[in-house]
Amino acid sequence: MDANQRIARISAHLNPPNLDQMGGDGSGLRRVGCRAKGGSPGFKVAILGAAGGIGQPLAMLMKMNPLVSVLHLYDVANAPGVTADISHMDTSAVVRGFLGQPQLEEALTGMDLVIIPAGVPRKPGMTRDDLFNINAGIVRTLSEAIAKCCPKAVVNIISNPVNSTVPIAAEVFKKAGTFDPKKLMGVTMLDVVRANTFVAEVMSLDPREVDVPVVGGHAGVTILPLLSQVKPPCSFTQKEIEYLTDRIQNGGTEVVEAKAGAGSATLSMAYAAVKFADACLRGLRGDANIVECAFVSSHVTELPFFASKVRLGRSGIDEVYGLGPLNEYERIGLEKAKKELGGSIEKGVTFVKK
Ligand SMILES: NC(=O)C1=CN([C@@H]2O[C@H](COP(=O)(O)OP(=O)(O)OC[C@H]3O[C@@H](n4cnc5c(N)ncnc54)[C@H](O)[C@@H]3O)[C@@H](O)[C@H]2O)C=CC1
Ligand SMILES: O=C([O-])CC(=O)C(=O)O
Repeated sequence: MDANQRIARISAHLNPPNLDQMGGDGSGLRRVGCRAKGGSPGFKVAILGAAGGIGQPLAMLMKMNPLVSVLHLYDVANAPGVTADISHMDTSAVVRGFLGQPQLEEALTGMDLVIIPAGVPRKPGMTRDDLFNINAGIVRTLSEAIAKCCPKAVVNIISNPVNSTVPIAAEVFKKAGTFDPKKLMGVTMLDVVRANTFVAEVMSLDPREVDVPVVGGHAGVTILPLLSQVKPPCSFTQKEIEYLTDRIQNGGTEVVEAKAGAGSATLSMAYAAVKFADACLRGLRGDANIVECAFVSSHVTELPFFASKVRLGRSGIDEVYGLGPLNEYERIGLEKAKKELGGSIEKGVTFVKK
C-alpha cells in the first residue's frame, strides 16, 4: 500500500459514516467515530451523561476495558470534544459520540450495557433527594429511550437519588412492557469501595483484601454497612463500629463539602462505576461467581427495591442474596434504613404513575 492509499484509508475512518454531521440540533457539530483495526469482539456499552464529572473519567476507563468493543458517549453538551479526545486512546474499543436528544436513539441501539451518570450533582447543604426534581425527569426520558431502543440491555443507574431513580426506571420499563428485574441495577459500589477503604485504614489492612457488604440504599441512613460480615473477619470495638458506620454513610457528603460547591464525588465514582460495569460484563460473558452489591428489585425485605449482594451472570442478575445474620446494631440500622427507603421508592414510583 503506498502513502496515498494509507492516507485514503485513514480518512475513510474520519469521513462518513464514521464522522457524521451532528444533524438534529442544527449545531453543525460532528460525530466522531474511529474504528480501531483488530477491535476485539466484545460488548457494546453506552454512557449517558458522558461529558460530565463522572462521565469523562468513566468513559476513559471503559475505553481501557478489553471487554468493550464499542463505546457510545452520549450527552446533551460537549459530547463531540470528549469523544474526539477519548477516541485517540490506543485501545481497541470503537468510540462514537452522540449529542442531544435527536441522537439519543442512535446512541442506544444495539447496546448490551447502558451506564447512566446523567444529572445534576449536590452542593453543600443539599441532600440527594434535593436532586429529585431535576434528575427524575432526566432518568425518565433516558429510560423511555432505553425501553424503545435496547430493551434487553443491562442498565446501571448512577444518577441520584438512586433510591428513587431506580424505581423510576423500573416504572418506565413496566409501562413499556419491557421491565426485566434482572437487568436493572442502581450503582451502590462507591459505598462498598469507601467501606473497604475506611475499614482497611482502621485495621491496617490492604484495602484490596477487604470486602464489606453494604446493603439498603444509597443515601444517609439507608446506607447500611454490615461490619459483622467483613472479610477477612475483623473484630471492631463499638467506637470503631460507630465511627465506620457514620463515615461510610456520610462519605458522599464528605466529598461534597471538601469540593465546596464544585460538585460531588466524580473520580472515585468513575472507579466504582467501572468496577461494577466490568463485573456486569464478566457476568454477561459467563464468568462464574461474580458477586457485588447493588440496589435492585428484591424480595430480601418487604420493600420492592433493596441493595444487597447479587450474583451477576449471562442474563444480568442471576441471584439476589439475603442479608445473612445481623447483630443488634445492624438490626436497628436496618429498621431506620427501611423507613427512609420506603418513602424514596414510593416517591419514584408515584413520579411515573402520576
Ligand atoms: N450512585 C452514586 O454512588 C453516585 C452518584 N452520583 C450522581 O451522579 C450524577 C452525575 O454527577 P456528575 O457527573 O458529578 O455531574 P455533572 O454535572 O458533572 O455531569 C452530569 C452530566 O450529565 C449531563 N446531562 C444532563 N442532562 C442530561 C440528559 N438529559 N441526558 C444526558 N446527559 C445529561 C450534563 O450535560 C453533564 O455532562 C449526579 O446525579 C450525582 O449525584 C455522584 C456520585 C456517586
Ligand atoms: O454524595 C453525593 O451527592 C454523590 C454520591 O452519591 C456519593 O458520593 O456517594
